[in-house]
Amino acid sequence: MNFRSSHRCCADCTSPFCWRCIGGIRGFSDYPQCHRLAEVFPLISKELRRLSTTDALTGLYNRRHMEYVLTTEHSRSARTKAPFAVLMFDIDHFKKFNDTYGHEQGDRVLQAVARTFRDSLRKYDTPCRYGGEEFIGILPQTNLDGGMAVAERLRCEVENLVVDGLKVTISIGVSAYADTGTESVDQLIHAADQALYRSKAGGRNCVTRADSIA
Ligand SMILES: Nc1nc2c(ncn2[C@@H]2O[C@H](COP(=O)(O)OP(=O)(O)OP(=O)(O)O)[C@@H](O)[C@H]2O)c(=O)[nH]1
Repeated sequence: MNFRSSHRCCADCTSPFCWRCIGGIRGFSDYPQCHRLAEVFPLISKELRRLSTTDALTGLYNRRHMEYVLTTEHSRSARTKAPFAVLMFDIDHFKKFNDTYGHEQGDRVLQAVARTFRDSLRKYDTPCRYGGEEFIGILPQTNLDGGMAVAERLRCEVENLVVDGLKVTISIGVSAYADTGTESVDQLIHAADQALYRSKAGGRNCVTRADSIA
């Protein structure tokens, strides 16, 4: 364990794991020179966890974390029989924001919608970016009616959103464990996706519940 044992960054340093030895890491450059790695390690560990679970553009949870939470909630609900809801939404005609105003404007729209999404959920819900302009919310202890209420509130909030003078709307599909045909995680996602598709086909800027689809 004698890591660069000859190194001493200052007279007080006795640690073989001196912070100065490892040369610094971006974002931690202000950290005092003579702190032991053990003190910095929790900060690095926390930052690595944040980076591996969040989407860089929106700050929402990423798809990997979404899959972890879905599996966890599914196991919990299978055991306790408590419901949980999944809402999936997609920004309407998003391509036009990119094509008409540029990709950076498209990114700003994504960020604004993501902020509204995160702020509209409870602390123990999980807002995720599923990919592109598709998002998923995982709502523990929530049945289909509860999920519909959250989705409708979110739809209204986004409808009232103005991003750099531009109006935005979203289409949403909602499913819940364990309504008929939604016993597995894949079925839950598929049901929410089908409901979202129905919202698109029905004219957009609306919410569809999975159990309304024949
Ligand atoms: N700016 C930006 N655009 C993205 C990102 N990810 C995906 N897109 C764009 O999102 C657009 C998705 O467009 P479509 O799938 O055709 O759907 P839409 O225009 O939203 O139309 P509907 O969903 O049918 O209402 C494509 O132009 C992608 O290039 C991103 O991170 N940033």
